Amino acid sequence: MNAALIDVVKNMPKAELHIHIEGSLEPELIFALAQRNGVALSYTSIEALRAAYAFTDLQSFLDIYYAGASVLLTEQDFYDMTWAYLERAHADNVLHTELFFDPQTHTARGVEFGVFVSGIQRALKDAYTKWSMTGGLIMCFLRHLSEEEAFLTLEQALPYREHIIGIGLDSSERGHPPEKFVRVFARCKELGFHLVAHAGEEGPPAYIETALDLLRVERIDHGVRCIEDPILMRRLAHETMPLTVCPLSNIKLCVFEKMSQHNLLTLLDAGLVITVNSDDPAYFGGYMNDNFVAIVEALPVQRHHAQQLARNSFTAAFIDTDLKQKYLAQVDAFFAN
Ligand SMILES: Nc1ncnc2[nH]cnc12
Ligand SMILES: [Zn+2]
Repeated sequence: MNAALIDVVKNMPKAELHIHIEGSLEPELIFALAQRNGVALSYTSIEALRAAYAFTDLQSFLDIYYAGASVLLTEQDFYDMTWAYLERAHADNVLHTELFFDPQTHTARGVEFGVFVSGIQRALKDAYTKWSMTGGLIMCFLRHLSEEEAFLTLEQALPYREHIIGIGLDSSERGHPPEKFVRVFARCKELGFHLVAHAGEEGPPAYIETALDLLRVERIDHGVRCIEDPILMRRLAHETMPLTVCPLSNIKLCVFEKMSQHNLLTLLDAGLVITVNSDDPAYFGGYMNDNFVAIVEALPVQRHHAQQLARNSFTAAFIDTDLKQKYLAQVDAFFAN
């Protein structure tokens, strides 16, 4: 075990670009909120809930993840969930974070758009005041629902657009290709949102291509199956298209059998803009630094890889040039010592 490198990856400044805020809901908070709101859960204890986190694929996780989110009802619930994540991120030296949220999971239960945007946004504002941590919100459409429902969600979001930096696409990937959402993504682009999409997590490399060509995304979330298509891999490197990779998630959801088989270092060495992220940390066994420690322990990561991963996280962030330069200088100063 490389103790010195583990210290480096823990302490280096970093950004997180792939975190579903509903996936940061820890079992303890699920139970506390269920009690606060009088919501019935189908698990009798925190331990029983945690024991159910034995996933076989993406769908087996999503079923539990959507059930967990059902305890979120009030603005304060969303604040508490987001604040708990931000405290963990701050402890992991995350200086900037871009949070995914799934509005349809909440509006379908009668929770109003303003309730969750306000709770999440208030926590981000407090993190900025307290630690100068910067952040933004990326609204995801659920791809197992229709494009018409995505359009409706976009309409509901427009009064809050100053709080939303980008649009994403998540949920069940197989059978729901990017082409299902071409029109709504085109509209989001016209409206000036940044665009990202989950692709090539469980779905084939062709979904990565259509996310690029038809949705015109600026980052690919996951994207690890690009390795099956060498031409696509070269394209991603050539276009400096960031991939927000989530190592612990990929193991928990059986994308790779074990961490020593993960391809992120191969992709990084091939020149792709790889970043490391936690995805749904409460469900997958760890936050940012847990992900970095896991890859250092299982893969031949070297110090220059760590620096590249830290730099990539800021290069790929949706922030203005001055802030980007400031953060990149902090990374380089950290590695100069
Ligand atoms: N890893 C993941 N893939 C797709 N949709 C998600 N929603 C939350 N986590 C997800
Ligand atoms: Zn994700």
